Amino acid sequence: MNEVPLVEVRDLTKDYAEGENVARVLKGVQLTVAQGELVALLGPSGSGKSTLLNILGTLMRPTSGSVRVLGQSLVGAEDLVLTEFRNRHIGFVFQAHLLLPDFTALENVMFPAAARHGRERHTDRARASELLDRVGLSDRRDYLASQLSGGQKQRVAVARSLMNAPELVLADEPTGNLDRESADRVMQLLIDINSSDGTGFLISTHDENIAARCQRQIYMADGRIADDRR
Ligand SMILES: Nc1ncnc2c1ncn2[C@@H]1O[C@H](COP(=O)(O)OP(=O)(O)OP(=O)(O)O)[C@@H](O)[C@H]1O
Repeated sequence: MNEVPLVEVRDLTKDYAEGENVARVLKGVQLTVAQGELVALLGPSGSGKSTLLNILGTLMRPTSGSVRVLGQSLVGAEDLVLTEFRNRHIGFVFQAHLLLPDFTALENVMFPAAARHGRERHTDRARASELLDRVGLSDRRDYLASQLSGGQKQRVAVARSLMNAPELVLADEPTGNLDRESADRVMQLLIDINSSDGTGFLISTHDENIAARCQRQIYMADGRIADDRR
């Protein structure tokens, strides 16, 4: 079977302006991820993990190289095309959950669907409810996000990332702010979703325990991929 890769990155570089100088933080990244893979992204602070995730998430443009997600080139595409592509195919979980504090858990989960379609559809509530059930938070559906614990907020963020049934979820240190027990629970959730739905995950982490539970571990160092283990 010749399935289009989930992620295909060639010769990727990224420069940031630093005053009058330019700092190259990605120095030629090569990476292929198949659909449905569960991948951990490791490496020291500043090695470029977040930059790579932001580029894959169409939140930032590369300086040079080619980047494709599900065959769609992220280089040179117009902003509107990228926004639509992102809303449809990519989910995000950040270290800081970024929930809207004055909206309920359910409303937060529904948000990506409204962003994608420009309005609420009659099926959205049922889908968001089902996702909250999956992350074990049915009983917190109508709580404001500000009334949830850190671990609960991150589980809501996981449910939200799945709202539009993306093929790829990018998770930037999703367990970074959680205690061991909550971190393990969130990670188990990602593993379960990966195996039941075939959603592909790229998870940046400093936590070797979390990384060991992924199928594949990619190590970044100084803007390059230094090791790739399965
Ligand atoms: N917007 C920016 N402008 C300038 N430099 C930046 C910007 N964002 C990141 N950098 C620099 O790029 C380098 C890589 O940062 P990045 O956040 O990708 O690393 P990381 O591996 O995710 O680190 P951490 O594990 O600490 O999150 C760092 O040296 C950082 O200071």
